[in-house]
Amino acid sequence: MTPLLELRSISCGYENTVIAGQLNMQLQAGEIACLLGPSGCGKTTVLRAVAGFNSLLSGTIVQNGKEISSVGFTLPPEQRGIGVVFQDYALFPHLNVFDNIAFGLHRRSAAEKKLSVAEMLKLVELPDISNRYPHELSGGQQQRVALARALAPKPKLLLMDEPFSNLDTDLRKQLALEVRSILKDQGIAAIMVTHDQQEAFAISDKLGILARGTLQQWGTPTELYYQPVNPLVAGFVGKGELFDAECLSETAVVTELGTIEFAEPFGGVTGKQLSLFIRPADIRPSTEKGNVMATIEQKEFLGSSVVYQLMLPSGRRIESEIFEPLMFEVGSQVSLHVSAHRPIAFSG
Ligand SMILES: Nc1ncnc2c1ncn2[C@@H]1O[C@H](COP(=O)(O)OP(=O)(O)OP(=O)(O)O)[C@@H](O)[C@H]1O
Repeated sequence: MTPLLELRSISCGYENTVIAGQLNMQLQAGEIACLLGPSGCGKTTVLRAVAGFNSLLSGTIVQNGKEISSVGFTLPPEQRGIGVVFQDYALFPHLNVFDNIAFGLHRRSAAEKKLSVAEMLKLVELPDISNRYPHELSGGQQQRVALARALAPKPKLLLMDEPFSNLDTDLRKQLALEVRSILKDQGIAAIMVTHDQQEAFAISDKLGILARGTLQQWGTPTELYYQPVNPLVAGFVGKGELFDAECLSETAVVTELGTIEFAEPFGGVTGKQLSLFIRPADIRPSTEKGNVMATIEQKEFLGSSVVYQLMLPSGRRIESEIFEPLMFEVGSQVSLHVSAHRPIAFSG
């Protein structure tokens, strides 16, 4: 199937300075993707290149099999049929909600505009506000109107740059899920830039980690979480720490946390050194006998889980998170058990 959007080894940046290089990815029709990465890594720059606001330094961008950007050629944004909800694309303050949403519908008749604006306001669940001005709306309502404005021309692809960044956590989450269901209902593909890993997991079919000047990995959220290609990706999609390990067999390693037996071979070769990425939820403190002891230094009750700060005999501090009301007191000695399904191992 021809992808809706393809980035083929693109590099983008400003005045010949590459900010993000050698990016490759494909987005199918109707798929929702998130770009996640540290501040300043170039997420907005990549999105602007896809929208057609910035030109490419190398590579090509292909939309439905047709080249829309290459070195020396940038199809203008208005000819791409791509919707954008960018931070610097705020609502026009002097236009009311109706005119803001109708803005991108210039070639339509007055009757068509009226119908379309009403449909969009119903979609974003704000049916009665078409005469209001942006300053008369809450932050969440403004975000919804911005979304309605971008969706009104019925794009096949929507680009969103931190669309919920000025909302509080609860509203962000709610709006992110609502946007996902609107996009899925309408069959619209999207790429959203976010800082928030949970938001990215909640909304996306595909996830890309942009860091250190390139796209480190592009895949489903579960692929990135369980099969990260490197420790950088592993650490970006959830907490965890690297431990030096030596393979004892095809299914066992020894680490500072003791011997860990895996249910299935994981590609290890006896005697080989590797790094194992272990997440806090896979480390379980216990009063049962175990091969490594640790001291509980701190505990944090989070409601659905408890996070313990543990000190190992070497003096290294690690975290354990358990999802049951199993309470240990600060200062107590516990044994550690590492759950052994899905090892995340890196060689070298
Ligand atoms: N118009 C510009 N001219 C020159 N450099 C720019 C321009 N816009 C952004 N940059 C630089 O490009 C780099 C990437 O910026 P960009 O906004 O793409 O990052 P980002 O990942 O979206 O960051 P954030 O998460 O903080 O929004 C930064 O170092 C920034 O200073």
